[in-house]
Amino acid sequence: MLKVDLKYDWERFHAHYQVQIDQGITTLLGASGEGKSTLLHLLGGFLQGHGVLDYQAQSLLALPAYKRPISTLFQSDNLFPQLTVWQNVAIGLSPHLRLSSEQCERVTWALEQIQLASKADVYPQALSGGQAQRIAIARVLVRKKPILLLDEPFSALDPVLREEMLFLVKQVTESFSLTTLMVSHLPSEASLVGGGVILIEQGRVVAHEAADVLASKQTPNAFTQYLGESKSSTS
Ligand SMILES: Nc1ncnc2c1ncn2[C@@H]1O[C@H](COP(=O)(O)OP(=O)(O)OP(=O)(O)O)[C@@H](O)[C@H]1O
Repeated sequence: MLKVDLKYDWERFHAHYQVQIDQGITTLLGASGEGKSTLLHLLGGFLQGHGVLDYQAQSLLALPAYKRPISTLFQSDNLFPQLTVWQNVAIGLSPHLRLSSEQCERVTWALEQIQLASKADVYPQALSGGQAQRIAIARVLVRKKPILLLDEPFSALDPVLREEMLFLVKQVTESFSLTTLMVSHLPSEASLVGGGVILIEQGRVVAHEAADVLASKQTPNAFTQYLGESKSSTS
């Protein structure tokens, strides 16, 4: 379990995130500027918050980003064009590409997990957009960190590919028992992957429910107003 009780101040933005997140996938929803990305940056160690950040009862707060049990996939996680697919994954383990034989096996294993082992020697220019995103996921997998943070990583993909990637994230989360937190501005993505859903407003967690609450038409819930607004802003 990931236990968060973190305060963070930035000019007029005063965040205080309080939430406990179980293993599995959880989508962070909220309007623009409400503080979804800030929460991921605090968890990942890219911003420094104050308070409590425990994973399996161990504090992560004093750890620098690279020592946290966390991998992050941002939208701009591009592949290096001068490196092969295999090297692009290997760089997740060693920036100088000096790998032990056990690490080499792990790179091949990660490529197999995303079903692109056959592309190991290919350069990124020869990949489709979806394949390139799969490689970015292999780079995350190879590091074997139990927490995965995704900040709208698929928003540039077309809807079909995006759905494919969401299923891959869901599958990877289940197969490797990850705690995955995914920022999205589309409630439909939360419904698609299932798991939990969190609503962020003004730097606070104002609701934390099972994702199927989004589809519930009868009972008004904490998400009702947000869903109404997000529907009118996309129509
Ligand atoms: N280090 C920082 N630098 C600049 N602005 C910051 C920083 N930390 C927080 N903010 C401010 O915090 C608020 C929340 O931003 P954040 O990016 O977390 O929102 P968001 O919900 O992810 O928005 P979006 O959906 O548009 O990405 C914004 O007002 C932002 O300007």
